[in-house]
Amino acid sequence: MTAPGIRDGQDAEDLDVEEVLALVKDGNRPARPAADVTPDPEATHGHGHGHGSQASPSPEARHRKSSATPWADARTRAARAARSLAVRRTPVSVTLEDALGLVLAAPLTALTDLPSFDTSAMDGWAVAGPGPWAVRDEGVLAGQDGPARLVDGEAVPIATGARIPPDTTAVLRSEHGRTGEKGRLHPGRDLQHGQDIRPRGQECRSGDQLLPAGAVVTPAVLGLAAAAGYDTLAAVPRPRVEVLVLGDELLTEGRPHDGLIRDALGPMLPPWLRAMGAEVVALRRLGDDAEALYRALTTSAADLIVTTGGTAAGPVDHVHPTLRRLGAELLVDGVEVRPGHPMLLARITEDRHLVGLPGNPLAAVSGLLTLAEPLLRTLAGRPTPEPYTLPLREAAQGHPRDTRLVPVVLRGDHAVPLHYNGPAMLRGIAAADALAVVPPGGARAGQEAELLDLPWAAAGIAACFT
Ligand SMILES: Nc1nc2c(c(=O)[nH]1)N[C@H]1C(S)=C(S)[C@@H](COP(=O)(O)OP(=O)(O)OC[C@H]3O[C@@H](n4cnc5c(N)ncnc54)[C@H](O)[C@@H]3O)O[C@H]1N2
Ligand code: MOO
Repeated sequence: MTAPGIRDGQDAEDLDVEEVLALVKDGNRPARPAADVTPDPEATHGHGHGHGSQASPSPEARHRKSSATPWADARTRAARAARSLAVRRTPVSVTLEDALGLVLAAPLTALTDLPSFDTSAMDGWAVAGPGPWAVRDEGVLAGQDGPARLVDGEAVPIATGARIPPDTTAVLRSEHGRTGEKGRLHPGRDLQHGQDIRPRGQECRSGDQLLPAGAVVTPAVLGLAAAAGYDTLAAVPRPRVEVLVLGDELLTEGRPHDGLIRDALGPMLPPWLRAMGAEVVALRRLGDDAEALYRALTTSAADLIVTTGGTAAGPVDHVHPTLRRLGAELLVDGVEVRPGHPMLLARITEDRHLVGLPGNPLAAVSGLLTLAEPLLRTLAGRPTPEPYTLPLREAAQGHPRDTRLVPVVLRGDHAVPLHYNGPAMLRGIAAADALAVVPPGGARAGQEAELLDLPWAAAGIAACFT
């Protein structure tokens, strides 16, 4: 726990967490006298690079705090921003292979009856009338066309999936028949009329709607579509996303050295965005170059540009000034969430948005799930997931005023908060199954918390990235 007043020289983000711990342990008392606790949470949080508790935020920072959006509203706003665009997107025709994970743009209507002919459900004999039966020599296999008509008292060996000969009354399973004198076939038990015959159209008739528009194409849907006669599907196209990684301090290989650090977001965001249904058209590292950022934003053809870093008010934080220069409309400018509160959402042109993720890696994850996910989900036509909660196995510290997103693992019917959940840390999220939504003030052990699933946790890594 860090006592107020001894914070000079400490990392601003860590102080944030420490302070929150102190507040929670002290029963959510304000950190300092009310006169000092302005409506601007940051004013008490030592944000910025190394300044103390008395430092006043820049005019820009102050402006952003007052406009910060509550966490749940920010998600709604991000989804709404894409809604009018989503209905105007032209469906694409894709092969079944390429359709996995997309959303059907039109109902899946059967192109055939299923089964498309009367089919044997078992290996055995197709029989006509009551037994015993005279057995034909040549059997019927799956894939063969037009078996000859049976007459009463006749049987023919038949395989599962083979066409039923006309006038067959039932199929006798191989384990239920025995061959008697003169090679005649006797039933081992009573046979119902129609037994073990799958009649044509049992599952659907040609023209029946099998799935509505808006259904997500899962592996099972691919199987159904193939069975129903489809080679291609009409689907909502993947939203196109361009990722712009900002920061001169970033290395793309080797170990950190001389004040330089590894870019953790370049490797992380594209596959995460793909798991959210996006097509990542480019990943570009632009350094801290305002002109390069301006050029990138004016020339991009993506539906969504995701930037990382540069969202705050430091000397090389170019995102806000560049958006102003472009005349972009800020739809969300700061969110009441930790980590990640400087995240933003802007409309650059009528059909192009930008999500600005803060540079701290867990703050970037928070922005990804808070703003990019609802926007991409809406553009991709995916359904809104049903919110769900689990009780927390241990208490989770909260921020006094903001929502917190805390990495958790799911154990039995509980969510267990993980350590190493500071804004600059990925150690917790890398081990997590989900993020718990911790309300302002924190959550007790046993309290239900809403969970945001990580796309790979339930489905397995291969299922969501291929
Ligand atoms: N005056 C203020 N200063 C800061 C505020 C504020 O509100 N007012 N907010 C703080 C918070 S909270 C965060 S989060 C950061 C957000 O900063 P930026 O989005 O401008 O990001 P940077 O300053 O560029 O980077 C922050 C931090 O993250 C590291 N980083 C950046 N990119 C990457 C990457 N691709 N991989 C790994 N690490 C990355 C960067 O080196 C910095 O350490 O601002 C606070 N300041
Ligand atoms: O500290 Mo910041 O909360 O990483 O967004």
